[in-house]
Amino acid sequence: MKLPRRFFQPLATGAPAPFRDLPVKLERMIHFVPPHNEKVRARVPDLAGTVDVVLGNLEDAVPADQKEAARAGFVTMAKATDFAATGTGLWTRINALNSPWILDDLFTLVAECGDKLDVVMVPKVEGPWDIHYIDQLLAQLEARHGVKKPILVHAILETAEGVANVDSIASASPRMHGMSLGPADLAASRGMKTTRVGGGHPDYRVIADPAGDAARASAQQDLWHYTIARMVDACMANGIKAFYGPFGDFSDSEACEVQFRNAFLMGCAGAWTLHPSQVAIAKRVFAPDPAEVAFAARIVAAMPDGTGAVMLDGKMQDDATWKQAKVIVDLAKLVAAKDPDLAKVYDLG
Ligand SMILES: CC(=O)SCCNC(=O)CCNC(=O)[C@H](O)C(C)(C)COP(=O)(O)OP(=O)(O)OC[C@H]1O[C@@H](n2cnc3c(N)ncnc32)[C@H](O)[C@@H]1OP(=O)(O)O
Ligand SMILES: CC(=O)C(=O)O
Ligand SMILES: [Mg+2]
Repeated sequence: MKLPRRFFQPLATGAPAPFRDLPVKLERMIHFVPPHNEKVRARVPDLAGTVDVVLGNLEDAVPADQKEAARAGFVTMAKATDFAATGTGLWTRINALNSPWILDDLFTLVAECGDKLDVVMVPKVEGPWDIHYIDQLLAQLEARHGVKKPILVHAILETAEGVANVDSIASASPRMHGMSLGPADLAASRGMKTTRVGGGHPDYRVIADPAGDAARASAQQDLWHYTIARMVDACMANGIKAFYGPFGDFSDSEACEVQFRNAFLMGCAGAWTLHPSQVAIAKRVFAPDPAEVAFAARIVAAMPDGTGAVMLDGKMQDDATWKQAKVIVDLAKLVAAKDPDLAKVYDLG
């Protein structure tokens, strides 16, 4: 283990110092763009103002014979738009560490657009050693290309081994931005019997005891609850952010919304959007409910220094509920700063 005092030292001479605290950003959705697809890429300048993060995907879903086109498309896309001006993050998902493409992904992207790249998403992270490797390599590349601010790292939690090591992945480096659940690869890695990309499964249920001839009550359970809970705890314990990943059935917006909302309530900051139809869902879900914001604002106002006990509408409030309220009010302020319509609804002054 690295000595605490060395944790925040740059890993290469000339590389920027790691952030002490993560930049505070609204990241309700990480919108996936296939950079080898010229038609979709052409939509990115307009898209940039409407999503919180644009991610150019180089990994799965890009055919092997188009990996180079995707990489080149990402560079074109990064140079063509001033993402920072619209408050939009620019991320990429690189190929896996054991693939033949990862070195060229990082060498090309940091050289060509390292100063515009906010976050590198790393797939199939198995343990802290994967993060240490990327951390060192990014530092060397940042130093070589004079990159001014550190490029952050986001891990996908999508292997059984990764879940077993989730805490040490979250604490592996000050470069860690957060983590996303990868339900498709994770299902395969665990030997789960589903072909779905995220969401529930109708056969994963509990049933009530038999009671004579009456039909036994039965309810579907959440396949992802355990993993999301572990991911959120690992992330929040280390001051980084947790995200739900993809919801693959674009035709079922209702189920997508329920999956996103469960993740939001459990502590996730956002989710992936793979199709334009999912952007509005993420915007709806990853902003707090106005009635909840109004109640939270009353709690904060009723306990100006955050201590003591008061009653509001018959409900006891104390230091702990003040902290819950603060989570909601702080998020509402972040949303309001970007969304004038919601700013009016929240009315937080
Ligand atoms: C398990 C995992 O790893 S998940 C992450 C990997 N997967 C991805 O990144 C997939 C990202 N999404 C996509 O590539 C596309 O949405 C596809 C290929 C799945 C489907 O694309 P299409 O068949 O074109 O879908 P559809 O016809 O419904 O698209 C409607 C419009 O939205 C556009 N569109 C589709 N996806 C996107 C997107 N991600 N971003 C912006 N625009 C998009 C289409 O180009 C089309 O535009 P048009 O109306 O001008 O023709
Ligand atoms: C998100 C992802 O990569 C997966 O589900 O496998
Ligand atoms: Mg995957």
